[in-house]
Parts: sequence; C-alpha cells; structure tokens
Amino acid sequence: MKNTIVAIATPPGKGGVGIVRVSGENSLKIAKRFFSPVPDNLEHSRMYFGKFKGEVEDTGYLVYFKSPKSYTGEDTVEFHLHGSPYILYSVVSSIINSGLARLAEPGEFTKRALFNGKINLIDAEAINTIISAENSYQAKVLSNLSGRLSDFVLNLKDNLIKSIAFLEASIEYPEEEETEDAVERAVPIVREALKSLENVLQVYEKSRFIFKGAKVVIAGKPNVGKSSLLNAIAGFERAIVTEIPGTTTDSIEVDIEYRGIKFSFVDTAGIREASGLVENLGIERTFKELEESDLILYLFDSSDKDFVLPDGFERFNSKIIKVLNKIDLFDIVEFNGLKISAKKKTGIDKLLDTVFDFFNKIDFSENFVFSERQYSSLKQAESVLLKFLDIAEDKVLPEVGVAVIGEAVEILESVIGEVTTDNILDSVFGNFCLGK
Ligand SMILES: Nc1nc2c(c(=O)[nH]1)N(C=O)[C@@H](CNc1ccc(C(=O)N[C@@H](CCC(=O)O)C(=O)O)cc1)CN2
Ligand SMILES: Nc1nc2c(ncn2[C@@H]2O[C@H](COP(=O)(O)OP(=O)(O)OP(=O)(O)O)[C@@H](O)[C@H]2O)c(=O)[nH]1
Ligand SMILES: [Mg+2]
Repeated sequence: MKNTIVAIATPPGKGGVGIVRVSGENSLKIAKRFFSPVPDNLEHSRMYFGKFKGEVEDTGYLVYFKSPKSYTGEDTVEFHLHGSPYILYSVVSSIINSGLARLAEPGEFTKRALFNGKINLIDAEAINTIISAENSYQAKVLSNLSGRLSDFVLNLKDNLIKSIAFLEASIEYPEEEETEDAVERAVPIVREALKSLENVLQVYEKSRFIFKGAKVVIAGKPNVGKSSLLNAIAGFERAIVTEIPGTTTDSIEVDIEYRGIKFSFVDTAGIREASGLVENLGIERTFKELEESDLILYLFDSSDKDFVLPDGFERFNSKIIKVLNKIDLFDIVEFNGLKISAKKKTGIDKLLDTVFDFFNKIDFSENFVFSERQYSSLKQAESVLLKFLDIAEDKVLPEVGVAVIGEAVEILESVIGEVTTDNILDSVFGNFCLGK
C-alpha cells in the first residue's frame, strides 16, 4: 500500500486537456525525472509551464500538492497535457517503466484520502455518486449533503456513547449509581436516537428513486389500451396493439428519462379470468410487477360501465393513479382521475407530469441517505436499538445494555468508515473509475 500510484484522471477519449495524476512519496522525484524545467523551490498548488519528456514529449503544466494538503493527503503531482489518449497512456507507461510508481487501482486515490483521514466513507460515496450522477437530482443531493449525513451519524453515535458511559459507570461504581436505573435512564436516549434514525430511513424510502429510478406499472383489464399508452410514452411502437383482448401476455418495459428522473414504464398482461396457460402466467407476472412497482397507472376504458379497482387492490392504494383512456370515444364527466387518449396521444404530457409530481416530493433540507449501503446499515442499527428497548423492559443488567448499544455504535462507525472491513471497502470502491 505504501507506494506511489499513477493514473489518467480525465475521462477516456480525446479532450482539450488531459491530466495524469501521481500520488505517493516518489511524486516529486517523478516530476523532476520527467518534467522540465522544475524549479528547486517548487511551490504548493501552482502551475508550472514546461515539457513532459518521456516516451513522447508534450508541452503542458506541472502542479505539485505538498502532503498533507492534497486530495489524497500524500505528496501529489499532476501533469496537465494535451488530451490525447496516446499521449496520456504513454506518460503513464513512461512513469511506470521508470519503476517509481505503479498503476493505481480504481478508486485508489480516494481510498488513500480515506485512510489518510482527509475524507470519511460517506464523503467517498458522495464523490463516486457525483462522478457517476445520471441526473441533476443526484448531483444536487450530493454536492452539499454528504457533510450533513456525516454530522448526523456522528451525532447519533455520540449520544449513544453517552448512554453507554453511564451504564459503565453503574457497573464500575454500583454503590454510587442506582444500578437498576441505569438501563432505564438509557431508554429515552435510545428512543430519541431511534426517532431521528427512523426519519432518515423514511426520507430515503421516499427518495430512493433518485438513485435507482422509478418503476411505473401500467395495469388494467384487457383491451383498455395499456400497450397503446406504453407506445405513446415510448414514442414508438414498442408493444403490439390489437383489438383482441389478451394481446399482451408478458411484461414489456420501456425506460425513459423525464425531467431528469429515470422511469421504467412496464406494460402488463390485462387482468381477467385467464383463458389459457400462457395468459394465466402473464397475469401472475402482472401481480408480481404490481408488488414491485413504485407507482401504478390503472387504466379504464371509457366505453366500460364501471370504474372501480379490482378486488385486492386496496393494498396498492397509496401508489395508484386512475387513468381513463379512450376519451376520444366517450367523456365520463364524473370520472375522478386523469383522462387520456392513448390512440390520439392526448393527455400524455399531463400524465407524465402527474407521474413526475408523484415522486418529486423531496425536501432537500432533510438529512439524506444516498446509498443502499448506508440505508441497510442504518436499518440494522435501528433493529439493534429496538432490541435494546425490548430487553430494557426486562430489567437486564447494565452489561447487557452496554453490549447492545455498543453494537449499534459499531454499525454507525462502519457507516462513516471509522471501522472498515474488506467487504465494506469493496462495496464502496468496487465501482469507482480508474484515476479517481
Ligand atoms: N486539478 C485538479 N482538480 C480537481 C481535483 C484534483 O485532484 N486535481 N479534484 C480531485 O478530486 C477535485 C477537487 N477536490 C479536492 C478535494 C480536497 C483537496 C484537498 O484536500 N486540499 C487541501 C487544501 C489545498 C490547498 O489549500 O491548496 C486540504 O484540504 O488540505 C483537494 C482537491 C476536483 N478538481
Ligand atoms: N378509440 C380509442 N381506441 C384505443 C385507444 N387506446 C387504445 N385503443 C384501442 O384499443 C384496442 C386495445 O388496445 P391495446 O393497447 O392493445 O390494449 P391493452 O390494454 O394493451 O390490451 P391487452 O394487451 O389485451 O390487455 C386497440 O384496438 C387500440 O387501438 C384510445 O385512446 N382511443
Ligand atoms: Mg397490451
């Protein structure tokens, strides 16, 4: 680990300028070996004009960041050269062939920043998510919120440690502290911690779609125009449309981006008493899609008589939008929901806006969890604290309280990266790009 690494820091392909970054104790030696001129008193964070002379020669700038005031915390140099992949690769290969550095692993610069205490694990995840942001929401969330989540986790941990402190005091000095009361006194602290934890977990459950996209399932009886709606949304004839009920027998997915959010629209087999094995399997699949959906567009046909949801749909109540299709045939004044004509493509933009609004309820002032890793760890911490409340009722020994709350503290430490395991590191750095 204690060696010097090198990689291209700019994206693959041609560009106006390309940067090769070196980090580690040989950085200055490498600058002096390959760049000229290099003044004796190279100043921190300044650009020096000159030539890189390796397997190829190129004109550009040298920048030196003196440890610990660099991204990684180590001595770092950068060569800002012409953005040709051939030049940049040959610069990297010249440096590697000198034996003074090796090629960096993906995410290794950031890993070093973590190990050198420049950033914590949440910051590292934020950096990776910013780089791979696929919409403005992701960039917005992470540009300023990672610090807030770190503070939240640290604060939560501090409070729990306080409760451990007086549990320990009552173990150490049983005659001075009311031993039985120590566990009881920890209860309100743990309750408070749980309350804020639950809030953060809920915010993520509502905002998860920013990171994972949203799945919108189109359902309804056969022939109401589900596939026609999918095609209208897709903008091309993705699904087969016929006047025969039961045309669609398998789910068909179309991914679109609308107002910066990724949506997967899923057309499904119409729901009815099936008329054959294939259709039956299709309808089973429809129900699976409904369970997994973030939102359901339930379609009715304006030429039908009633517009009630089928039995068993109550459980989807919080995620259903009712849509009346074929309004070019009949207008049902009393219909309470959206009205469209998939065939004439009317009301589609309004429908997409309604879908967007269904999701766009994020309050950016809340504490934000922004990875599944953070979410599942905090969820684990929650269940440990619930376990504490549970056993606290049985008047357990303070030793047991210390162990259980300690477990929650350890989980919080792993969220922020104060303790790390190979598994955690792999999950955070596994999808970093080379040069980051
Ligand atoms: N040329 C260049 N631009 C870049 C980076 C880089 O490595 N090189 N970055 C890489 O991701 C980002 C900037 N991120 C950074 C984050 C922290 C520190 C840092 O730790 N700086 C020092 C203080 C620097 C000073 O005062 O001059 C410090 O906080 O100790 C540097 C860069 C984006 N732009
Ligand atoms: N007049 C009119 N006809 C429509 C409209 N939307 C769909 N249709 C017609 O309704 C029939 C069924 O359309 P589909 O899109 O295949 O219906 P579906 O819900 O996917 O049907 P299944 O796959 O069988 O469940 C076709 O003949 C369409 O042309 C509409 O807005 N107006
Ligand atoms: Mg269909």
